[in-house]
Amino acid sequence: LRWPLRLWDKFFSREPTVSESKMVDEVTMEKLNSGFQKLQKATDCKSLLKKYLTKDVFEKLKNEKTKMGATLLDVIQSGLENLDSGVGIYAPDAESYTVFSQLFNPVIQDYHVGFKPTDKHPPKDFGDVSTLVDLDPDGEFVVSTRVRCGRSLEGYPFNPCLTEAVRNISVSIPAQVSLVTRVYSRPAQVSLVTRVYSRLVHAVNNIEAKLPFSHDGRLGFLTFCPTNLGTTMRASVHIKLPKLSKDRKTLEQAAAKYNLQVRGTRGEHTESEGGVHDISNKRRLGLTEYQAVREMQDGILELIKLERAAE
Ligand SMILES: Nc1ncnc2c1ncn2[C@@H]1O[C@H](COP(=O)(O)OP(=O)(O)OP(=O)(O)O)[C@@H](O)[C@H]1O
Repeated sequence: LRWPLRLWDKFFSREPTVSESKMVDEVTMEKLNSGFQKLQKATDCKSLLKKYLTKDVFEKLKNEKTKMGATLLDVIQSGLENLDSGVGIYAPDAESYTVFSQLFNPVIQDYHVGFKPTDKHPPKDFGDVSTLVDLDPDGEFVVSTRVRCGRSLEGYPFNPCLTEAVRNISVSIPAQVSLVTRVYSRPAQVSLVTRVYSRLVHAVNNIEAKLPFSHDGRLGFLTFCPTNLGTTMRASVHIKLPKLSKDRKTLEQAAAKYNLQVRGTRGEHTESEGGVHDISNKRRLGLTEYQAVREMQDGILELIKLERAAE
């Protein structure tokens, strides 16, 4: 874990605003007020932060603070700096999902396709991995498959409020467990999806037996990013669909029917290279791990059918 924590530290961490006081200090309040005005003026900003941080919600939350000292500024500062963000909010700690729920809940409901504040994430269930099928037995479309999920250490702040103490945590993980599943370039005898997913299941079960992770009765596994809650699982293929992807909008619309999300070859906010797109399940919350990977599998099978039928 040291290496990813250092990377996060390099790019995203800052001096923590944690203070002993339960009051939000004046400097933070000034930054909050000016940040909110900036957001109001940014008429071309399309983030979920902009959509759901109404004046009413802002007024209700601007004085709130979690036990670890996180404020609304910690939640929204990334979205204020990066007005082109799709989401624009991050949780500085587990309690933020409750303390700032008036902002997080509508963002979560919007992103995870209707997961309401009264809904509860189901218990973890990886299902029967052997029931997954080969998406593309002849290797015409799928270039590679990846399944990833995220976990946060219980009891520590999340990325926006990482401190020196957290950075210095070192954990020992058994050598046979890799934190990120390897990508297989072509299917072997068993389904491609099955092999990659099985490795993830094995890794997660091993790591969870060694370390306590942040988990919530309603939201499942917690990470700092509200798009990665519940299963936190993103199962993706790198795929070439030349006819469907003649224009990206058409591909996105076709994918959205199956709750799939389209990204460029190098991930979020990138373009396709050589006609390769990254297509994955969009929902990660409100369904089991098995259902999430099936959502990707079944949707991709439909897209391949559409590609074959296209002129
Ligand atoms: N099916 C795949 N095969 C090979 N590489 C992949 C596949 N899917 C994603 N990747 C690679 O994984 C990297 C990370 O992707 P990206 O940053 O979009 O999302 P992520 O790590 O899943 O996290 P998040 O969704 O939180 O942004 C990129 O370099 C991308 O090319």
